[in-house]
Amino acid sequence: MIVTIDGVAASGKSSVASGVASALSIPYVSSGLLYRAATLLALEAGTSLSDAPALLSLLGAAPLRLEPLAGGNRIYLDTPDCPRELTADAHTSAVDAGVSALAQLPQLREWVNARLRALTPPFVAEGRDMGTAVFPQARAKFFLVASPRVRALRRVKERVGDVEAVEQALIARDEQDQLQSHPAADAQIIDTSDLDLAGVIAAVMAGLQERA
Ligand SMILES: Nc1ncnc2c1ncn2[C@@H]1O[C@H](COP(=O)(O)OP(=O)(O)OP(=O)(O)O)[C@@H](O)[C@H]1O
Ligand SMILES: Nc1ccn([C@@H]2O[C@H](COP(=O)(O)O)[C@@H](O)[C@H]2O)c(=O)n1
Repeated sequence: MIVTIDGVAASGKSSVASGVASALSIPYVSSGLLYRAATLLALEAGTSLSDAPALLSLLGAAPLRLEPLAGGNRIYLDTPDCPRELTADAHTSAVDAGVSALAQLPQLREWVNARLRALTPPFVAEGRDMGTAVFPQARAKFFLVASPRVRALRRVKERVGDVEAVEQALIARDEQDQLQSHPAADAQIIDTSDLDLAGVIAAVMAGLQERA
């Protein structure tokens, strides 16, 4: 079984996917973390975020390992002499600012999608295009939306920042991501603006029951 939870930036995908995965006692997979890790490594190496061959060469030499833990995905660079966890460094404003450029490259999308499709179900997969491009066969599909202001207010609770600036950055990232951020025709769209986290998880669980 595969459940997909897609949505716009900071709509609650990871938190909801984690809660749903825990309720189902299955892992969840954060596709965004793979894009973020690739972006982080590129930024650190000084590799252009629009140079697909250079990026694939960099990633080909990087022993990345994604741990799809229900409590929160973590990603590691298993360099023999210097293993390193990348999760926290992948969630910075610098990576936020660059990731969409890398994610626009078809070769990088295929690099991510191949890793996702190699996973063995059951799992919850969260991102932008899990229910459309990556797992169209998924048993249940959800797409989260929320107003930019609500998303910005949530984001500044976890990462210090100016709400106005964060809101504008989220709107900009939505714009850059729009090509891959459309709900599948059979996805249930959930506006999380006026729901707390438990309420969104309950709505997804109810949606799963309806599809049982
Ligand atoms: N319905 C909700 N009510 C209140 N807070 C929420 C809700 N959903 C998520 N949050 C909180 O908002 C913040 C962003 O959520 P989360 O990281 O899950 O979003 P995301 O869509 O995965 O973000 P990104 O696209 O940047 O990866 C987190 O602190 C999370 O706990
Ligand atoms: N399926 C996906 C997932 C992510 N992206 C790109 O990665 C960025 C970070 O994703 P988060 O879910 O961690 O915010 C996102 O802004 C997209 O640029 C994607 O293209 N497809």
